[in-house]
Amino acid sequence: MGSLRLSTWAAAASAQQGFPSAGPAPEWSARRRRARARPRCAPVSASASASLGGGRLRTGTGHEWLWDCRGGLGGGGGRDYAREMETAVRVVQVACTLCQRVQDSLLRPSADGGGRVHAKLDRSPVTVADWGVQAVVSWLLSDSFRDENISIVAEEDDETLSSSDGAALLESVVEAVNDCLVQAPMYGLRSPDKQLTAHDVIQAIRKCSSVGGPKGRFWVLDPVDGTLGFVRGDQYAIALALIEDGEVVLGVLGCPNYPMKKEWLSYHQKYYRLMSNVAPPPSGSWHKGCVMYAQKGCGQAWMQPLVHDFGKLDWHHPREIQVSSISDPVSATFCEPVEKANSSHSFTAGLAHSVGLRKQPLRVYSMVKYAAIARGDAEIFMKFARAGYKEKIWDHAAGVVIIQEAGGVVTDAGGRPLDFSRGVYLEGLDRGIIACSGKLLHERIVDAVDASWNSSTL
Ligand SMILES: Nc1ncnc2c1ncn2[C@@H]1O[C@H](COP(=O)(O)OS(=O)(=O)O)[C@@H](OP(=O)(O)O)[C@H]1O
Ligand SMILES: [Mg+2]
Repeated sequence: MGSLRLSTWAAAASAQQGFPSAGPAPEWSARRRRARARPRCAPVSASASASLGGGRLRTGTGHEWLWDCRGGLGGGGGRDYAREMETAVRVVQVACTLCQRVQDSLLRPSADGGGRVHAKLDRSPVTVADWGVQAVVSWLLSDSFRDENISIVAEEDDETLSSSDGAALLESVVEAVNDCLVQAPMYGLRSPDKQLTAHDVIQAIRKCSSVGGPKGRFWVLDPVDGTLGFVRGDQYAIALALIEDGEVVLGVLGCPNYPMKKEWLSYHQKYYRLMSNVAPPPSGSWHKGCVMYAQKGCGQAWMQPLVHDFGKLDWHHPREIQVSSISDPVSATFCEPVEKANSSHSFTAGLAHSVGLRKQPLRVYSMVKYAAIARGDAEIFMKFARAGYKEKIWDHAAGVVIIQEAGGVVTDAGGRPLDFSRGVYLEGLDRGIIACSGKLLHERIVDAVDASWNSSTL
């Protein structure tokens, strides 16, 4: 089967560039009607928020929290995560700006590329954006939750930066972090009183060294998920989740190159190709990207546009997202990683054939695959890594809760929920990961895996 790749640079134009208006498409209207029938969770207006919860004023740090989910069940336990959710969305929005700048500079041959691309111990790429986002998220979360001793799980590596060879690189990271944090107030967050020093940045990165586990509360961060996509100017995601006692209670996915509407992707791609021949995209000036978020047990998931430059966070008009209603394999689309090394394309092609999937796979970098399922742009996501590879929690936590709350199903290939309670790895994962828009498709894929596993080379 051939592959269809999501946009290289889903670079967008604004409404002035002749985009369709952002008003709800018919399918959105239908979804909104369904959502109104079960109003359990919603961003609320600032004025309404004051009278919620039996007179409970939504005040955090002298701030009215606009996010409200009182109906949370399960791991959410009906707890109020307004403060955490709203902070996490704002933090991810800020982090996206850093990534966009670094990606722009990586793609511009004339720029210094922010120190360009380096190699992690496993030889996968890492850039200023990975360290920069870790420092920014760590600083902003620590500042926003000063009353708690927060823990963050991320692939922390400050060795390269701290080494004698890393001085220039560290300088680029510090500059990127300070340039980014100075904008935090635009997103309703505090910025540091004075610029962070190299030492402060290293300390912030080192804070991301929690190892998770079954008890307590920790944040899980993938600063730049889909690094290959990122360095290639393609899709990537910034993923932040909160885990409590082993359960993912909220997840936020920033997808800077994934536009609010699927149809915009091809338009963006053409537009970008055309424009990039004429002039490189000025940083942050193109309307593109979205942020998705959900709280466990709310039964709803949301999306808002990525804010650029002097735009404003729009808490009052987020869009509810829902998984696709397609259950016929003939019309269903499946997503998988771009790289064969990360997931066996031949095994999934066999599964697709046996289940009756007819469409070309959508090969997309990063957790944008989770975003695509949650939002109904595709129906199935499958990942079957080579034997011995252990999936890490930061590559899945945020995406899983968003798909589940948007109405989808995510399990391992044995049909069991992913276990986020056993440290940085998804220990005990059975063969691979299967995320679907509905139970029917999910059961079919799980059965097909059972039927073909023994004859596979995995
Ligand atoms: N060998 C192997 N097998 C499976 N998975 C691996 C492997 N190596 C790395 N990783 C992890 O996969 C993350 C990237 O997944 P993607 O779905 O984005 O893959 S792809 O780039 O589209 O091929 C990638 O996340 P990032 O490092 O954040 O990009 C890794 O955590
Ligand atoms: Mg990752």
